[in-house]
Amino acid sequence: MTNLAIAANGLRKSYGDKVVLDGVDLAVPEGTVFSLLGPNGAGKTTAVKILSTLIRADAGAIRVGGHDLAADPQAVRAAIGVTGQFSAVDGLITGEENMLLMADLHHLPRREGRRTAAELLERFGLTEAAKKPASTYSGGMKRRLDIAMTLVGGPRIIFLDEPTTGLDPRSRHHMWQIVRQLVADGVTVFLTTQYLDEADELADRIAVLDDGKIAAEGTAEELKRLVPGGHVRLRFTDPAAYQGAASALREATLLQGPGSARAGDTPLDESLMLQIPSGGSPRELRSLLDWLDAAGIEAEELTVHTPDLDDVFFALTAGGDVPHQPEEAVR
Ligand SMILES: Nc1ncnc2c1ncn2[C@@H]1O[C@H](COP(=O)(O)OP(=O)(O)OP(=O)(O)O)[C@@H](O)[C@H]1O
Repeated sequence: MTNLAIAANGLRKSYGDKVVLDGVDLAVPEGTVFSLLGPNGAGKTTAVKILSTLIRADAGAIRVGGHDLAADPQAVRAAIGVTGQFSAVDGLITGEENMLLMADLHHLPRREGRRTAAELLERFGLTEAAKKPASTYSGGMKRRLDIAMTLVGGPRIIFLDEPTTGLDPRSRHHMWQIVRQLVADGVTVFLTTQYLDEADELADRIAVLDDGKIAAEGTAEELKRLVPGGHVRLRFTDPAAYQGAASALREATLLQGPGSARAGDTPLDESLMLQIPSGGSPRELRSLLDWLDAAGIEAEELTVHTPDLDDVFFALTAGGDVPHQPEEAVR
């Protein structure tokens, strides 16, 4: 059996009456990327704060880096690094000074501290900017400096709380490379993100947190298999054509059995879109097009949609009902 870098059982946390984590179990094997996904306010940051000893859970057994978090938080702290929404970067001093400060905090001898700082600044493309105040850094540079500072202590487990929120596409990809490199070096990464493509791209396993509980957990592929197959979207510009198509599809649904045709969720309705389940193969598309033709349905645009993590996310988290749209929703 692989060793677990993080193991949590029955994690609970409430703020007053509000239950934020309601019995969460997590198991993160060493040397892997685990992504915790959830809508805003789902409790991702709370989970990170608990696992990284910043706040206490109300209940639950937690082991991080092989140490019992309640019994030995110091040992956990020594094994982990945390970066994210609560950045440690001090803007008033230079990138290099920030790094040296971390080296001091970790009690590295002066010479070793300088060497480690220089190596990490180089590795994160910050050598040129090293002597400039961190306040002059771009968002991407600040995040890189933040991670570099976290690595000074040589943590085996890193918590990255929404590491790419607000970054431009190039900086996001740079951050992804950094995460891959960390894992290649044997580090375990616990990543929270709002971006499903990020979890899809990086994570070995993904857990979807909703309403205080893990709604689903697995590889990206496993999660995608949880939601119904792909669909074809038809977009209309003429409301009358849209209505006609919707009722024809509803009739066909009745003929074909429940759930075989459905409209999209409310925003799709507003944008005059209809969704029809389809695997997207040429054969299926051809027969769909023939059927639309025979029914006299003229859509403005047809797009083929294969299930992705967005579908999983909307299906599993509160308010998301795309895959389970009742037939009556076809208007
Ligand atoms: N110190 C606190 N006191 C009271 N409520 C809190 C506190 N910290 C967080 N909460 C509440 O707990 C819930 C979960 O917050 P948390 O920050 O963990 O969510 P999140 O999933 O990280 O969300 P986001 O993606 O928006 O950062 C929210 O409803 C939040 O308002």
